[in-house]
Amino acid sequence: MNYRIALIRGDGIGPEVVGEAVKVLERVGKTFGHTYEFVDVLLGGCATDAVGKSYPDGTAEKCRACDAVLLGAVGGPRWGADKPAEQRPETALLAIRKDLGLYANLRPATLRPAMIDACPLKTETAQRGIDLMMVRELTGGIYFGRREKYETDDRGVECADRMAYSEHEIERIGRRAFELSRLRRRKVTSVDKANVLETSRLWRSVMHRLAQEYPDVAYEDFLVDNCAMQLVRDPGQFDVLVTENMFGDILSDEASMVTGSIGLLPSASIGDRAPGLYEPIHGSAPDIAGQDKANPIATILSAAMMFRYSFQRAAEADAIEAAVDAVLAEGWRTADIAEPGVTPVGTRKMGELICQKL
Ligand SMILES: NC(=O)c1ccc[n+]([C@@H]2O[C@H](COP(=O)([O-])OP(=O)(O)OC[C@H]3O[C@@H](n4cnc5c(N)ncnc54)[C@H](O)[C@@H]3O)[C@@H](O)[C@H]2O)c1
Ligand SMILES: CC(C)[C@H](C(=O)O)[C@@H](O)C(=O)O
Ligand SMILES: [Mg+2]
Repeated sequence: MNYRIALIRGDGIGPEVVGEAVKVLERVGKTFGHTYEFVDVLLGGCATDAVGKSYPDGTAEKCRACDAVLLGAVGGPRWGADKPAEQRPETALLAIRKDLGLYANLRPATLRPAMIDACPLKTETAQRGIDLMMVRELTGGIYFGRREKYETDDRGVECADRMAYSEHEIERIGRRAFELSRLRRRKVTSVDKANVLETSRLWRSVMHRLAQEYPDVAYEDFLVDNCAMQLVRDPGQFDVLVTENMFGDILSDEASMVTGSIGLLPSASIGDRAPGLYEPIHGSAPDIAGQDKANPIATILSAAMMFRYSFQRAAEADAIEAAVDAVLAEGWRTADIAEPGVTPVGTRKMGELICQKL
């Protein structure tokens, strides 16, 4: 096949990790007989620098003309909160997700066999294994609600961020979670704050209705604070976790660390039509950018998810995942996952090692 892939390299370590994922894609192409047309798309702080806007006109159209999008990361201190919204990289990330209709963000947190020692949890908890899929709602909630900033008579400046969810938005992400669980261990945990938030009470009632339609799937509700605790106490209990946008953002970073490092976790953002967008869950890591220190595995595994979810090519996805596991099993580590006494390899070397296994 020939695949047209939009590359949003972005800021900070984004270009470094995307570079390694592209090498892996090329290698998989040779092995499995695929070719690619890569289309570079400017988005994020680099776009602000180049054209004055983090989300240049025509960005969504360029992506829609491709089969899938691979994104590194955007953001950095140079384009911080003091900048106008249209220059902030994060504004662009939210806009591309919304414009492409990518309401379902799949964030698998898997403790890879070679990484059991890197798990910061108790040995017996790590040995039980961690293999969960966070299904995060991505185009609604507080991320997209009205923002207000105003002066009050008695309390000075006040700000408000509105959080809203419709039944429709909840139902479509809920269905994704239940359907996905049928390909896994048939258990869905819905995470909310129904003891406080109206949006969560609606969330819970829609999930309960859906649960009736999937009697073969075990269903439970967790409050988000309890879930955060359970992810550290016993993450092995979870199969599919489904939650709203901001809870999913926070819980997925937590889940990444219990599996070893944020540098390991990929994600797929999908909607009802192509293209899907694939990106590591980490950010642009300004503290290590440009130093060949970033772990490229999260982005490489995101390319594997691209094969699985956008191209329906499980063999290629399995091959990439197996190559990552083989390199880790040989003891190769980037700095974020190196135990004391282990000399880490750089971003490029890790990419090369993974290519050699393909
Ligand atoms: N999807 C995205 O583009 C995305 C996601 C998260 C944060 N961000 C942005 O990134 C910028 C930095 O955010 P932050 O520092 O809070 O989060 P971050 O994820 O960039 O970094 C957090 C910590 O994890 C480390 N880290 C992250 N990725 C790594 C990797 N691949 N290998 C090794 N170490 C890694 C960093 O060095 C840092 O110490 C902000 O502007 C933020 O808005 C973007
Ligand atoms: C950069 C930011 C807008 C983004 C989010 O909160 O969705 C990031 O943290 C993520 O997890 O993809
Ligand atoms: Mg995040």
